[in-house]
Amino acid sequence: MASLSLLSSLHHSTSAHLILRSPQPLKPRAFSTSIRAQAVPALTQDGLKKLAADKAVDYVKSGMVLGLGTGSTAAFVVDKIGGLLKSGELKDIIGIPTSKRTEEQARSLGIPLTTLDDHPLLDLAIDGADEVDPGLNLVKGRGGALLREKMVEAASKSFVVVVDESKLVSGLGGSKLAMPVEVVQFCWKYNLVRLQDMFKELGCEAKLRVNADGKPYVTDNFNYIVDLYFETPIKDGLGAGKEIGKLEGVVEHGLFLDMATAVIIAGKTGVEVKSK
Ligand SMILES: O=C(CO)[C@H](O)[C@H](O)COP(=O)(O)O
Repeated sequence: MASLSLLSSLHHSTSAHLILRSPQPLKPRAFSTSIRAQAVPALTQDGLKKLAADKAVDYVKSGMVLGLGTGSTAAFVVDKIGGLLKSGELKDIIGIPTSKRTEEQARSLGIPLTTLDDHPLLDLAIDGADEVDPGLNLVKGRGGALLREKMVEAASKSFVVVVDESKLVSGLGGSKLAMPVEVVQFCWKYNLVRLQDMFKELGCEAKLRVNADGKPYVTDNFNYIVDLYFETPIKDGLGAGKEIGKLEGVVEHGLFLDMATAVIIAGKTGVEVKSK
């Protein structure tokens, strides 16, 4: 298991981010009691998510500008931050939510909020993920918030990902669950077909995301989502991301490559912090 002290010497390696996000040491404010890798007694999946979330909040310090993720794991993070603000253990936190859902949750907890317009550089973003590969590359966006998540997380000096062990894959797309692509509503079918064709060698099936009533799911940015399902995992994530990004009408994709500073994984044998 990687030691938490590893995080104190973390540096981003992505040159694209260096202009905005200068390397920052990431040191914990506190350690939760269960941070060491002792066995976790029969926790539910939600219990594991909360465990990872609590560990990530150890890295939040008073005065930080914080990216607030979206999804069931990130919701535990937001809850915890709200509680620490209320108790006075944390002060002067200001958050940038990655979705309307998270914005509502943060407001309900009294977490002060701002925007990327007013705070273009964040200290730390914490979010969940749908898949994590051995290189700490991610698939995100099954919760539909990929565009705002990518904008906020790319603008953060550190990005900590919180997952339970079910999210680990040997290659992106390997869970056989959705890899989302946000597309404009205009001629969405045209882009769905182009995306499916692009990955036909990987046995890709593309589907428009729909709500329970069968109507298209609409993102916070008023776009649609085409979900890609792969028979075979993506070998060249960078190449895939570049090719998807070239399609006119594609707004963003759920491949978050070389963005995570650290991934906190809660599993039956304990909590592990992985960093590059
Ligand atoms: O990317 C996301 C939302 O767009 C979520 O972080 C991702 O879907 C994981 O969600 P959960 O913690 O509920 O499993």
